[in-house]
Amino acid sequence: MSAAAEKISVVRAKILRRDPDQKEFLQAVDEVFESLTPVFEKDIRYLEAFERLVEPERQIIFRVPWVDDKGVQQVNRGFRVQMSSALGPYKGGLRFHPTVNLSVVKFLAFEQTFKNSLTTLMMGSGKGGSDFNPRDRSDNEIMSFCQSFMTELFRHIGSDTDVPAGDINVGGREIGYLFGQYKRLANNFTGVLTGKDLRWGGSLIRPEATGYGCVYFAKNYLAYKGESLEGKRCVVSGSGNVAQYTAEKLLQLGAVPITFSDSNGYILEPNGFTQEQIEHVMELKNVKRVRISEYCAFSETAQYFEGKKPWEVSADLAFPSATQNEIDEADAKILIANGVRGVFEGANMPSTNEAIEIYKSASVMFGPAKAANAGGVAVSGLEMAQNSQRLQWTREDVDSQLERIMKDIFDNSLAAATTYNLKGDIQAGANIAGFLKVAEAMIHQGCV
Ligand SMILES: NC(=O)C1=CN([C@@H]2O[C@H](COP(=O)(O)OP(=O)(O)OC[C@H]3O[C@@H](n4cnc5c(N)ncnc54)[C@H](O)[C@@H]3O)[C@@H](O)[C@H]2O)C=CC1
Ligand SMILES: O=C(O)CCC(=O)C(=O)O
Repeated sequence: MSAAAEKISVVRAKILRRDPDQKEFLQAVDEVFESLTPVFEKDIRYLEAFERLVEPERQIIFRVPWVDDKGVQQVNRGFRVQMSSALGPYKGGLRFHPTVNLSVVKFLAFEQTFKNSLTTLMMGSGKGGSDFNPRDRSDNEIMSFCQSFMTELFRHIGSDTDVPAGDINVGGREIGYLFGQYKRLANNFTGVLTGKDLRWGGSLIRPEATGYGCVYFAKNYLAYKGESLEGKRCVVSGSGNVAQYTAEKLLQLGAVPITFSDSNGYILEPNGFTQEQIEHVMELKNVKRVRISEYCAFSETAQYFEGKKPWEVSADLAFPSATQNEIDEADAKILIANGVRGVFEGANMPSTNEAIEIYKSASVMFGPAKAANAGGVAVSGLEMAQNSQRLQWTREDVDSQLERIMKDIFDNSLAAATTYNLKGDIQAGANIAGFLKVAEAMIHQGCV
């Protein structure tokens, strides 16, 4: 074994040993490590940068006490992992879900590092959240929880320090409550969060950006293969922010979105959702906040499959847009057997590493999350720019910048794959392109 190969294997073992219980984090690191090996072999300083990068700059864990509507005390755990500030202020969303723990927040913050770098904007990376479950909580309880969460978080964030945003179960309502409490504590009206309401500092297109961006990414990938979205039947999982706007943009570009899901099951519109039907899904999920099965009362053609995932439906393309590890090896085999030739990840790490291997062996077009879902944080970066200017750009301006950024991400990932002789492997290319920018900055900035 060469000296470089030996050092690479020592560093890999050290990382895997350090947090053996953090399975999601180790899964994410393992996936990236594999594709960065040729980069480490070229210059060992990149391996040293990576060894530092996997150790978050700061991890904050805090108590979130609050009182529910019955007057009963509740206590949750809050997290903010500030992963890397090599390229700018820490940036990344907040997730409120009972499955949130340090491993989940760390994997999301780690992924965010490469994604934010790929956007070409100057943003570091972070992620946060809580194990709070908002299901069946009143509006007043959500506000109390958000205020308590921000009462601790506010001392760690700032418009030039750390700028959180939304993620699962953190949308416009929660960002409003979090912002209100920040402003009250800091006595400062500043762009400390993104995903704000349009009337007080938000950006046009931010709600749409992750879903629209994922479809723009797919469009670029298909064009590279001499194909288009026209007429392609698409299975979409989830029914939240990312899923909704993925379906809307697919429809606008001539594709046929046919499913939505939640953790209880999926709905199928065999002829594809119309704009009116997508708007009904939005009403059910964003306003009424009910299960996706309720949709069937609205449509005579829809079918609901309890306890099932949409991967069993025959389709051309898949857009997993719910949560991590929602496609395992068996699901990946089913997808391919059902005709799927492209998988574009709207969610973060929705495919297990074994599923990715199956896509690769079947030569499926694969848009990895770090690249394909970067549109959300990219428009967050544009929201920060607008806040600094005290201006609001037009819908057309933001949308065309989003479209250009998604094309650049595809092109840069492909270029990195070509440089490293990886035969159009966009997954490895995205990891390499995202990493190199961060690693160069870390090398320039010294051992910090
Ligand atoms: N909101 C954003 O801008 C971005 C979100 N993402 C990722 O996209 C994914 C979805 O996030 P959002 O749409 O923002 O959240 P959301 O809270 O708006 O929607 C989440 C959806 O996923 C469904 N879901 C959750 N767990 C599930 C499970 N086990 N099986 C099936 N469905 C499940 C929920 O029912 C809900 O419909 C997450 O992985 C998130 O990290 C990635 C980039 C940016
Ligand atoms: O808009 C942001 O800052 C973060 C979005 C996010 O959490 C993600 O890209 O996973």
